Amino acid sequence: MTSQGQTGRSPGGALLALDQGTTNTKAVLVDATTGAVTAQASSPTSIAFPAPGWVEQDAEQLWTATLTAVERCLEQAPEVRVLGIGISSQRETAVCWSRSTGRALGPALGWQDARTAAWCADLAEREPGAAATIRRRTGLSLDPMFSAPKFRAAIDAASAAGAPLSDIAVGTVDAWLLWRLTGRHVTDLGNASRTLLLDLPSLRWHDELLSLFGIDPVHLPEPCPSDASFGVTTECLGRMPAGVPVLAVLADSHAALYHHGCTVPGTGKATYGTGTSVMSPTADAGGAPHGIATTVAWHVAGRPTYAREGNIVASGSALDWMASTLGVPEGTAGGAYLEALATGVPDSGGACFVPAFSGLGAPYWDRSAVGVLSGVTAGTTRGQLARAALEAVAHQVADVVEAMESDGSTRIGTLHADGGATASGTLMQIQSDLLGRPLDVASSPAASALGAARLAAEQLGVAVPVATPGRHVTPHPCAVDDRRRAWSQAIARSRGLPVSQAHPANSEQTSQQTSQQTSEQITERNHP
Ligand SMILES: O=P(O)(O)OC[C@H](O)CO
Repeated sequence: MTSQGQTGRSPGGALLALDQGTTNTKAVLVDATTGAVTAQASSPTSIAFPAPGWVEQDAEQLWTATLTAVERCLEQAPEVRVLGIGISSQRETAVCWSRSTGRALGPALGWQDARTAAWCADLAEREPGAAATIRRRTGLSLDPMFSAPKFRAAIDAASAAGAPLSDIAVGTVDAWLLWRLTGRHVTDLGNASRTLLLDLPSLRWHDELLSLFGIDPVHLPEPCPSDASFGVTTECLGRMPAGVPVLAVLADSHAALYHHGCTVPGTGKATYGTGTSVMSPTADAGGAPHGIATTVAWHVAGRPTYAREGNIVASGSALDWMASTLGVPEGTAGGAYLEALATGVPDSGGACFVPAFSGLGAPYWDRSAVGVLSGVTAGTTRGQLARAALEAVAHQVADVVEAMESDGSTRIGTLHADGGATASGTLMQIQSDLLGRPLDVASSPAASALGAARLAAEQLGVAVPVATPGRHVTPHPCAVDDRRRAWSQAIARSRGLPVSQAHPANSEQTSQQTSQQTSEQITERNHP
């Protein structure tokens, strides 16, 4: 949404967009007549790593941070009338709560949480066809990142702690917020498609999937279109009276796609956050190339839009790691420090950094991969290492885009970019060079919230123009083959493979080879 204004009916008042993310909740107020952002605020959320591979958030805090962000936002516009709410939220994270008390039962299991890796491995072992069935029905891989194994673990834990089964509700973060806002146990189809339980063609929880994960559907929310009537707020929330309708719900990455106006095949975006999500709408619900997921982007005006997606596990976190390892001076932001170092050198001097902190996500899906810093010599400088970190992010995105387009059925013309790391002009230029295509970089850091606001506005008859990009980046003519080759070799080292098997196209073969190894490598085996 931009300051350009809207077309169509002008209802007056404002839309409140919420973006509940991993590190904070944002609240953005958008004028329903002009389409302009009139106020915004955020409130941080904490994250805990209580054991290796475990990532937890306090579900109650996800809610209170949302209330705080709303209050901070509305106090900037005390007279405003909120006409409706749009929600975008972090995906896959599993929340478990009591229907009778409305309180969380245990911590939220974060999307990065991999505690169920062994459980997933065991499922693949016990049911040899399970991974293929899951991939065929859901478009996803059997991986602990997704919600179903976390739901299973949360229900077991709540039940073991004494909660009656009939009282236990689970859902992704959108469902949790909707429960607290409206008292309804519902979820949007985009979020539902990240659980491993939604059958993509029928858009319903599927018995075969429920039975694989041992989940009784009685615990689950009802999947709804993204523009459904999600209910109205049941209580006064600070300055906001009760009775405000929730008009739109989208998963965060999907909301950013909507904000960019990427609604048809051939368009696409990358959201550079802790990890990076590359998404592009696709004409059908199946057939994505190896290592790439198919997901419901949204269900609007009575029909679903599907998208291909590749999730990169470490991008912003890789930049943070490199910045703190190089020693960020006090008072300087890590990103700005890396940028200043990297702009001082023309290239990485042969250094390659593969940030496989907890394995590699798309398109490799190899949880056994390890972090690698290669090509380092006695002459390697801080600037070159900073550059290698930025290149690592751009190479991973290029790997995903290449995999997404590998069957020849789609080609993204201009890649839209949003998220914190887009502040790096060096990264954006490297990205454009490696892909050999232009980038449109979002002007707002709140692309997901604005996507939810846009869909909510449309429910009021307000057609909001697509966001105007802040920057257009065009590729420099340069030789990228050597850089891509060096990166592929570093990936092979990270995966413990001969460098000849470095390219993602070889993943199928390598997954079979590595599948005979340790149980930690089971997630690789699970990606058909
Ligand atoms: O909270 P974010 O912005 O890091 O997004 C998390 C993603 O939705 C996980 O799939």
